[in-house]
Formats: sequence, C-alpha cells, structure tokens
Amino acid sequence: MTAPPRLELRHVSRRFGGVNVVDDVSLTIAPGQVTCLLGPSGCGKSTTLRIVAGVDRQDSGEVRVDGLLLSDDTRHVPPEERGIGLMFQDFALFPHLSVAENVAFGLRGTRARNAARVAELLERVNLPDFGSKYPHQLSGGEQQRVALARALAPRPRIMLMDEPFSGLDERLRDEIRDATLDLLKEAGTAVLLVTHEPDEAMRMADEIALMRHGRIVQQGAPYNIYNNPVDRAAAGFFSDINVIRGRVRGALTATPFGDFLTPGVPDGSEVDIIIRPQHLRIDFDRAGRGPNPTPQDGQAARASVLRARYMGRESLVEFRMDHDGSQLRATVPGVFLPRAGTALWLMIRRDRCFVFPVDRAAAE
Ligand SMILES: Nc1ncnc2c1ncn2[C@@H]1O[C@H](COP(=O)(O)OP(=O)(O)OP(=O)(O)O)[C@@H](O)[C@H]1O
Repeated sequence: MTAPPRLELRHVSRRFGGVNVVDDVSLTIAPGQVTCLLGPSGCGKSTTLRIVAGVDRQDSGEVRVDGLLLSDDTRHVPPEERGIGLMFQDFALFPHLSVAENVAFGLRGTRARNAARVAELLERVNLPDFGSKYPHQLSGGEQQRVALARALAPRPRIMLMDEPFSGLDERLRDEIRDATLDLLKEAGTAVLLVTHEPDEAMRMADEIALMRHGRIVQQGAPYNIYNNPVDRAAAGFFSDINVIRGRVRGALTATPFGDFLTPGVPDGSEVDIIIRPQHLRIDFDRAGRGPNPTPQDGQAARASVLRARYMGRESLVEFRMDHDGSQLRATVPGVFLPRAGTALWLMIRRDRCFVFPVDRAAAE
C-alpha cells in the first residue's frame, strides 16, 4: 500500500455571509513537496490556509495529515496540537526574547538538546553569531531568517506560509527564498504556500493550484500551468498576453496570420487566440515583402511600430496590424528600438498559441 499524502484537503468549503469563499477545494501534498495556492486578492487563499492551521473551521470537507483526520464538520483538533509550522508575513518575533530564545520557543527537549538545535538552525540561516541579540537589533531580512529558524526548529511535518517574503526587497527576497526552499526540502517538510505573485509561485512550487472565486481552477506543475492554461484568465495571470479575436467558419478562424484551425468550436461562434508577447517573432520588411511562411510560424503579417520601449533585459515593441488595425505586443531580448511608423513583419509561434471559445458571461 502506498503511504497517504502528508497533507490532504478533501472537498473543503467555507462560507461567509452566504458566499462560498472557499468552494470545494481538494488537494494533496507529499513530504518534501511545495504547493503554492496562487490567485488574486480575495480568492480564498488565506482562508484555506487558516482552515489547515486550525484557526478557522470549514463548513464542510476534511483536512487530513498522514491519513489521520484533523478536522471535518464535527471534529476539530486545536491548532497547537496539529504539529504544523506557520510562517506568515507579519511573523512578529517575541521582542523581549533573544534570537536564541525565539528559535527555541517551540522546542520541548532538554536544555542542551535545544541549544544544539538552535545553533544548527542559526548556522543554516546564516546567522551563527546572532543568538544573544534581540529582534530590534536586526534588519528586516535577519528577522525573517530568525522567524524561519523558529518555524523549522520543532521539525514540523507541514509548513504553512502566507506571503512570507513580501516585506523584503527583491535581492534579499531571492536569497531568503532559496535558503528557505533548501531547508524545507532537506527536512522533507510538506509546504502549502500562499502567494498572489506568479513569479514567486513559479520559483518556489513543485505544484501550483490556481484559485479564483474560492475554487481551484487549475492545478499542476508550473511548466504545465504556464504552457497549457485552462482559460484566458489563467493565461493572462502569468504574463501580458495578446488576444486575437475571430469568428469560426468551417473549423477555421481567419487572423492577420492566415487561417487557424479551431476544431470543435461551433460555426459562427467567437474564439480568442492567445499568444504571449515573447512568442511573436519579428522580421524585416523587404520592399513590401515579408519572410516566407513556415510550417511552425505560418504566414507572416505586416505591421507598423506604434512604440518601442527598453525594459532592461528585453525590449517591448507595440504594433498596429495592417490587416485590421488591431494592436499586438512583442518582447524581444536585448535592445531593439525601431522608430514609430517602421514597417515590420510579425510571425506567431502557432505551437505557443492557446485557443479558447469566448465566454461572454465571464467577459462581462
Ligand atoms: N472572517 C471573515 N468574515 C467575513 N469574510 C471574510 C472573513 N475572512 C475572509 N473573508 C472574506 O473572504 C474572502 C477571501 O479572503 P482571503 O483572505 O481568504 O483571500 P486571499 O485570497 O487570501 O486574499 P489576499 O491575497 O488579499 O490575502 C474575502 O472576500 C474576504 O473579505
């Protein structure tokens, strides 16, 4: 028999004022796995986390750890008996305790054993000589690392993290994020991390659960979620997108780039063909002619540059399509700043396009 997942949520729902803030959420996390709940503000991420921590109660559904029931609509193991580590943005260290005392706070062993564990963890978060300092003597990043050491000290089987790095500047954030991930993986801790930043989820997660209006709308490895989004909103959550809208005629949709095969969509209905700006290719105008069509890119389309902006690592070029006046954006690595009005040719990587029927109800 295979071992049960470390953490399992089964059909968990929570209502506030008649609204399903968490709506039938199910997920499993294996030891050493990091799952990110990702979604816009108010979609129910923190409420899900609070239910797992035991500081809130679901109206229905189950939370299990290693197969054992922690809570359902009648049973509720209190938070302090769940063996779950917490690391939240407002991680507040105890100001009257030294760094070492903060880290030792949740430990139950002998004094000598605890001291060894505290020393080991402070070493791991790169603060070996900080044990006797007090929180007010530390920078924000140092405090955060102490909080991490404190959360990890009792070797929790599960760690819940709610936007844990959002108070830090970017460079420090990357550093602490990587150190945290190493430590959690090493300890085999199952992690449920809440974030509204796609970059953070892509960087941290083994699996992303994309949430909207209390529901998980898509779940999978970052690569799959990014490259195979379930709908237009899921595609747009991860990057800027271009949307080419067309109407289906005989399983084909006409675009500035020629006809697209759009099978399975009823004749006469509208579709959105979505392409990320980095998957547009640019070619030069050869006296009014563009590059030859290729099986991968299809037909090229002529466009004029509206504006081009240097973004550091890449340049963003906005175009107006000759075909129908629609506007598209392309990003190209490095410096490429054509003047407004320049005629260029665009091609789209057809294998990188996503086609979705237009959902009028969702669009309004
Ligand atoms: N105790 C509560 N009473 C009433 N409504 C609540 C309560 N807690 C949360 N909500 C509502 O539930 C919804 C989801 O809140 P939640 O904090 O889970 O969202 P979130 O996805 O974590 O958002 P954010 O990223 O902004 O923290 C929100 O509309 C919020 O106002």
